[in-house]
Amino acid sequence: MTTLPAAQAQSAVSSRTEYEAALQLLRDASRSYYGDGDSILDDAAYDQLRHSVRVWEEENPAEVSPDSPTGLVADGAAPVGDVAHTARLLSLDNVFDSVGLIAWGASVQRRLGREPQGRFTVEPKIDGAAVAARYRDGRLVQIITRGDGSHGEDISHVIGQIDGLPEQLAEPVTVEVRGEVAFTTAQFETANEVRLAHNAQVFANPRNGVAGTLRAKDRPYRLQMTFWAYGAVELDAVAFLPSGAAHAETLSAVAAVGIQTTADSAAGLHVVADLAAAQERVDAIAAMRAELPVGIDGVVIKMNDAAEQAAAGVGSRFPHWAIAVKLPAVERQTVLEQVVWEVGRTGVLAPTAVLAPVEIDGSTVTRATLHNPADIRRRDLHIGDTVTVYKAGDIIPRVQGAVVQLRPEGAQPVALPEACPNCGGAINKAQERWRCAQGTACALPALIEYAAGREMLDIDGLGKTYVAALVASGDVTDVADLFTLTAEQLTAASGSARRATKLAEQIEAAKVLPLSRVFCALGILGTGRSMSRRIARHFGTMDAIRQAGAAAMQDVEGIGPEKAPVIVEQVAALAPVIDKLIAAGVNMAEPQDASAAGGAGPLTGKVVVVTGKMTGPLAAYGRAEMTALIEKAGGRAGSSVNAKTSILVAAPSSGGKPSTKAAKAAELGVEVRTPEAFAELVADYLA
Ligand SMILES: NC(=O)c1ccc[n+]([C@@H]2O[C@H](COP(=O)([O-])OP(=O)(O)OC[C@H]3O[C@@H](n4cnc5c(N)ncnc54)[C@H](O)[C@@H]3O)[C@@H](O)[C@H]2O)c1
Ligand SMILES: [Zn+2]
Repeated sequence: MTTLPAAQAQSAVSSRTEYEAALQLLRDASRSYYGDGDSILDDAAYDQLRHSVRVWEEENPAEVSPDSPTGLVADGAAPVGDVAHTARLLSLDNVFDSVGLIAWGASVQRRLGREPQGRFTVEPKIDGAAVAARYRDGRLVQIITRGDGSHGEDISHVIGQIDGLPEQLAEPVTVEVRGEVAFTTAQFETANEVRLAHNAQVFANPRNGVAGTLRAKDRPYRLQMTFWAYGAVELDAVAFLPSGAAHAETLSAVAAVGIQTTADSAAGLHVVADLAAAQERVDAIAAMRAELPVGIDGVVIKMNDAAEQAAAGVGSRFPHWAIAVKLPAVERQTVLEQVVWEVGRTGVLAPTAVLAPVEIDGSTVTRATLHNPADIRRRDLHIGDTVTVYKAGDIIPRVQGAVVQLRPEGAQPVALPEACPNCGGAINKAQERWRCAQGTACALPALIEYAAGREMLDIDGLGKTYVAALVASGDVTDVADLFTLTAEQLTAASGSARRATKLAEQIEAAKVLPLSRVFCALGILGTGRSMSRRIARHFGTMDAIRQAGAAAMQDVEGIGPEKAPVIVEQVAALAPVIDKLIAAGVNMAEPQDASAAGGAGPLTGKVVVVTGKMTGPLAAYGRAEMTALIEKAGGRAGSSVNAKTSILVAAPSSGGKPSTKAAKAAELGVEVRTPEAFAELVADYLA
C-alpha cells in the first residue's frame, strides 16, 4: 500500500533539505492541480505544507528559493498562455473565521482612511477554475484561463461546452465576463461515465476534473461544465456596463443578457449593510453547503461600491476590496482499504468503503457509502487506491473518486459479489442497486431472531427453527407481523397448540414494553441496546424520533455527525414497519423517567454503585437492568465506590468478610442499602 502523500505533508519544514523537498512536492501537486491531472495532495494537506514553507521562508529570508511558489498567483504553477488579460485576473485573499473577517474590515478602513459607506456583497466561492470570457457583438468569441493573472491560455475550443456561458447573447453587447467554471455534482457523474466509456481515467473529484477538461483540445468526447460570473470588465470603448456600477449591478447587467452569475447560484448573491450581516450570510451558506449542486470552498465578501473598490485598490496577488472566508475542507484523500457488502433489510446489497481513518471537518471518517455497483464502476475504484472522500454537514461521507496516479502497482479493481453475501443465493441485477433475489426474505430470519431477543422483545420461545418456519410460510415479512400472527399461524409454525399459546402470551406482553426495546428490535444499524435506550429516553416517543432530523439526532449523547444521518435515514425507511407496529397496538412511548421529568426522581443527582447478586424484588435484575433502573429514577450508575458515590446497593455478606466495595463504602461513609431497601426507594420505577 502506498504511503499517503498527505502524511508526508504533515511535517513542519525545519531544514534546507526539507524546504527543497517541500517545494518540489508543492510544485508537483499544483502542477497537476492547475494542469491536466488529479491532484496528488488534498487541499488541506497542500495548504498545510505551503504554510510550513512560508514559515520557514520568513525565518530564513536569505535562503528563499528564487522560484518559490509562495508569492505568485496560482503559486506560479498554472500553465501560462500568451493571451494578455484585459485587466489582471487575480486571486483572493482569505480568512478563516469571523475574527479574520473583522480584521479584513479594519484593513479596508485603514486603506480608505474612513469607514466604508457602501454596502457589502456576499456570494459563494465556487470551487472550480477561473476563466475570462469575451463577448463581441453578443457572440462568445474567446475564453481564457487565469494563467498567472496577467496572461492566460486561449481555451476557446470549449465554447459550447459550458452551461451558463451561451454562445449567443440576447443583445449584441461587447463585454468580458469573469467567473468560475465547475462540474456540478450531476455533471461530474456523467463526466466519469463518459470518460470510462472512452477508456480514460476517471476524475478524483469535480474540482480536479475541470482544469484538465478546460485545457484538453483533442478529446474524442465532450464534457459539459457550468459557469457562474462573478465580475465583468469593458472590452471596448463602447461601454456596456452602467458607469460606476456597483458589484451587484454589474452582475445584474450581465445576467440580463443571458449569462449565469453567482446571483443565480443556489447560494445567491446578497447585498448587506455591514460585516456582521455578511457573517450571518456566511453561516447560512455554510449550512446549506452539503445540499448545493456544486462544490464551494468558501464565501466571498466584496465591497459593493465601485468608487470604494477603487479607493481600496489591488495588491499583487489579490484585490484589497474582496475577501474569501474559507470554509473547512470537506474533502480529504485517504486509502480505500476494502469494500464490504451488507444486505439491508429489503435485500439491497449495500457496498461500504472501509477507509484508512481520516479527519474531515472535525470528525474521523472510516467508512463511506459507495451507493451501488454502478457507482463503484463509474469511479473505477481499486483496493489500495488513494481516494477523495467528501463529507459535509449531516450527509453520509461519500467516495468521490480515485487519484489514479497514486494507484499502487498490482492494485485490483473492487470485486463485485457473485452471490448474495448473506444467503449465498442469486443476485438480481436488474436495477442499479443490486438486490438479493430473495428480497426481503434474505435478511429477515436474522432480523426477527434479533428482535425476539431477551433485551429486545423478549419472546423467549421464538427460536431459530420457529422463525425459519414463520418466514418460509410468508406469515412474517417484518418485525411488525409478529404482532398480528393468528393462533393457527403460530400452531402451524410450531407444530404444537400449547407452544403456540405460550408464544401468543409472550407476544402480547411485548406490546407494552418500553419504546427503547421496540426501537432496538427494529435492528437499526448503529443502535444497540444502550443507544436505543438513550434515543428512546431523549425523544420520549416514536413520533418524536421520526420527526428528528440529523441535527436533532446528534443531541443524543454518543451520536456524532457520522452516525446521525445514517440513523435518520433508516428510521425513515422503516416507516411502513413502524406504522404496522402502531396499528398492532405496540407501545410507542418510553415511560416518563425522572431524568427527563426535570430531575424529580428519588435518585436525582445521586451516583449508585451496585455489587453482587440482587435479591428480593430485584432478583431478576442483571447489571444492564439495574443501570436502566437507576437512570430511570434520575441517578447515575457508577462502577467503583469513591467519594462521589451516594449509595452502594449490596446484599448483606453472608457471614464472611464484607466485599471490597462494601468495605470502601464503610470507610467513606457511603450509604449502603440492601437490594430490598433499594427497591423500596425506587418502587415507582420497577417494571
Ligand atoms: N490540492 C492541491 O494540490 C493544490 C495545489 C495548488 C493549489 N491548491 C488550492 O488552491 C488554493 C489557492 O488557489 P488560488 O490562488 O486560485 O486561490 P483560491 O482558489 O483559493 O481563490 C481565488 C479564486 O477563487 C475563485 N472564485 C470562486 N468564486 C468566486 C467569487 N464569487 N468571486 C471571486 N472569485 C471567486 C476565483 O477563480 C479566484 O481566482 C489553495 O486553497 C489550495 O488549497 C491545491
Ligand atoms: Zn441473500
